[in-house]
Amino acid sequence: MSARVIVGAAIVRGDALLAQQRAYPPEVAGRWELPGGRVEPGETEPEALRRECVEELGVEVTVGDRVGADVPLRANLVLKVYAAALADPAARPKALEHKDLRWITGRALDDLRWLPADLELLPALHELLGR
Ligand SMILES: Nc1nc2c([nH]c(=O)n2[C@H]2C[C@H](O)[C@@H](COP(=O)(O)OP(=O)(O)OP(=O)(O)O)O2)c(=O)[nH]1
Repeated sequence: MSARVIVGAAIVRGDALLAQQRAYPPEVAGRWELPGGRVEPGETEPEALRRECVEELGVEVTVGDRVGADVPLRANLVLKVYAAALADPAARPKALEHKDLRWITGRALDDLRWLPADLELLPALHELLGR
């Protein structure tokens, strides 16, 4: 059986990346991640990302190219990240399901307490931000 997919959105505006802080479950509350979630049956990966960004942030996004390699999460589960942008650059994402949201620039990316899988993506995220 092929692995179930979690998609993550690397939403960039100017020189900043949008990160969000998990509120639950307790084991990972306080850790930072990219917006996203499970791809549901019948959905494409970009469709899942657009749906998750509406659910989690209340904004529409346009989905671009893949960022970094697939990151295995656990048996039969893999994280795939895509570059994304706010469809309306003036829109203000809201933390509808998370504790906090932050636009992060440059080296500050390295200072967040990311989920372990996301740490593997930091080089690719820096490259996406152009530094
Ligand atoms: N969204 C997201 N999930 C991530 C990232 N890194 C990472 O390890 N994960 C893991 C955490 C969770 O085990 C899983 C995604 O869970 P989720 O709770 O966001 O997904 P979902 O909204 O579809 O949740 P569910 O109700 O179906 O469980 O992927 C990331 O950057 N973004």
